[in-house]
Amino acid sequence: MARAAAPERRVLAVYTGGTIGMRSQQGVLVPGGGLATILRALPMFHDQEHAQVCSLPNDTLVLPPAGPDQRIIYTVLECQPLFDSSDMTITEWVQIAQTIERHYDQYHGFVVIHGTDTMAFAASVLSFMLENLQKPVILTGAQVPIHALWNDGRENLLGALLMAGQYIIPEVCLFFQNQLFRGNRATKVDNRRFAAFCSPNLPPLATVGVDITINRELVRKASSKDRLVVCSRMERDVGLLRLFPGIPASLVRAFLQPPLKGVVMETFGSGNGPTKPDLLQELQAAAERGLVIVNCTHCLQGTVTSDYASGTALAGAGVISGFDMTSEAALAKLSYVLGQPGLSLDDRKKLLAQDLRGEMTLPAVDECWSSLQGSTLSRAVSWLLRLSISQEAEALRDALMPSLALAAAHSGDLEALQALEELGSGLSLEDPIGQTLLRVAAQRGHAGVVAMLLQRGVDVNARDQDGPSPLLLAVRGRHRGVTGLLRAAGACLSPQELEDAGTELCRLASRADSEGLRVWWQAGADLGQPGYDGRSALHMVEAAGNPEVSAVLQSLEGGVGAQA
Ligand SMILES: NC(=O)C[C@H](N)C(=O)O
Repeated sequence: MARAAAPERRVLAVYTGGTIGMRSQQGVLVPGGGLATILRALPMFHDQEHAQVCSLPNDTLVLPPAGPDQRIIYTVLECQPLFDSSDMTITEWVQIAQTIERHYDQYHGFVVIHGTDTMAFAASVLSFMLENLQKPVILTGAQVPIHALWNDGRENLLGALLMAGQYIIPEVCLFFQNQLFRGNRATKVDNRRFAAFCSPNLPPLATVGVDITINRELVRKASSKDRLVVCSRMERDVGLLRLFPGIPASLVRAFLQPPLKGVVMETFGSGNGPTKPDLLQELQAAAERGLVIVNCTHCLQGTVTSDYASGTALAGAGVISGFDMTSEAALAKLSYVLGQPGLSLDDRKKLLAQDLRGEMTLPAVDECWSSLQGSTLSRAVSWLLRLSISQEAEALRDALMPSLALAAAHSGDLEALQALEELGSGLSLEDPIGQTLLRVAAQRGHAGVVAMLLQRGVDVNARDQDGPSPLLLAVRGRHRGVTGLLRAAGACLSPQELEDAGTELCRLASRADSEGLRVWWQAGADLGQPGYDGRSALHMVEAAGNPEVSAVLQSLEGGVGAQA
């Protein structure tokens, strides 16, 4: 994103409304028109003399010189009607994207002047809608109207115009209080201070002080030279559900009803949620009928992990990790992915797991594997198949195959794994951090891959020194099919895993989670194993007197002989 060299840079500013141009009417702020007229009267926004010398048309403004011999010439396009951004919807954002598309060739950069209340949503949606973007699109606005004596609108708008005019940053960004954020990483955090936005999980792309500092390694490269495409087919039946302690399953059920097709679920801490079985059942039932549920933490900063059983229980119920995405970005991505025509549910889930526009940070391991999915993985494998036989080619093939095989196990791509096997890939390989194909596939619940590996005689109990066994990984994810396959092939929980299970079983029993107990039982856990306080799941169920779970436990205990 070099600084642009041309002496004259043209910027289109699309004015959609927001506080920046608002007027007070009967004591309240309402959107106000005529922004270009206000700017024309402010010398920092318009060099009248230069405009006359160059005979610029009436609707065109020119900034004072931005650098030696550099001028930013801009036009303000005022939308009709103007909005308080609380009223903006996908319809208006599609119109903004189409406006940019119509004027794409005439301008070097674009500024979208928008209300701050939903600016992070707008920036996120635009980042997905504008495909093959090669020019900057920068959203900005203000906390105080630009015509007030003391305001932030002037600095914000001037900064956005300078950024859009001077730099080749091919991204949808948000400029506020001297910071340029990636649009789909920003969120509004304050409604009084001028520093209204932050980007909790990604540093700013640029900061403006005495100098402008561009964080070059963060700025995305234009993904292709193809023409800009506006993806206006965004799914509107998506929603946002914030969990709270004790949320009733009935409320979740009511929320997840059709026509809803996708939901971003804001969870606690590292992506954890209540493990009440009735709630997990509602989520699982919804996921099974095709509703896509993305897990985002309600914390401002941090990512969804699989550190806690209460998080893996959600994953086991079919909830997809949104890692460190903001809820705004996750909702926009869901709307974009579900709006794409002709994709299977599986394809959509794979797209959601990928970083499409710099909106999320994948854990290092997932980043490598998820970028190697679907057609990319197939292409890599068929390229290996076509390599002509030479010593170098063989060495290259041997070096690449383990990563490709792990990527195939991670995404459940049986075909790719079979092709790699034909090429001579070992199926018992282990990467430097102790990952094996079986562990990866078991954790993600890919029964087809697990079955294939077991058929080929992979050691069912192979684990690294302190890592969990494949069986424990399957149990934590509540993958009953995979658990059954592993058990049938002779998998056992280690003595330590069996001992540690006591506390987890007690927790499940205290919540009457018969599904959770069932999968542990299926894995060979002893329901009489004491937890940390000496009590077992059986004691707890007896004490609680829950007849339903007692019946399940009795039926399981009755079948203990048959489980192994
Ligand atoms: N500061 C602002 O722009 C807030 C205004 N309510 C809006 O979002 O349009």
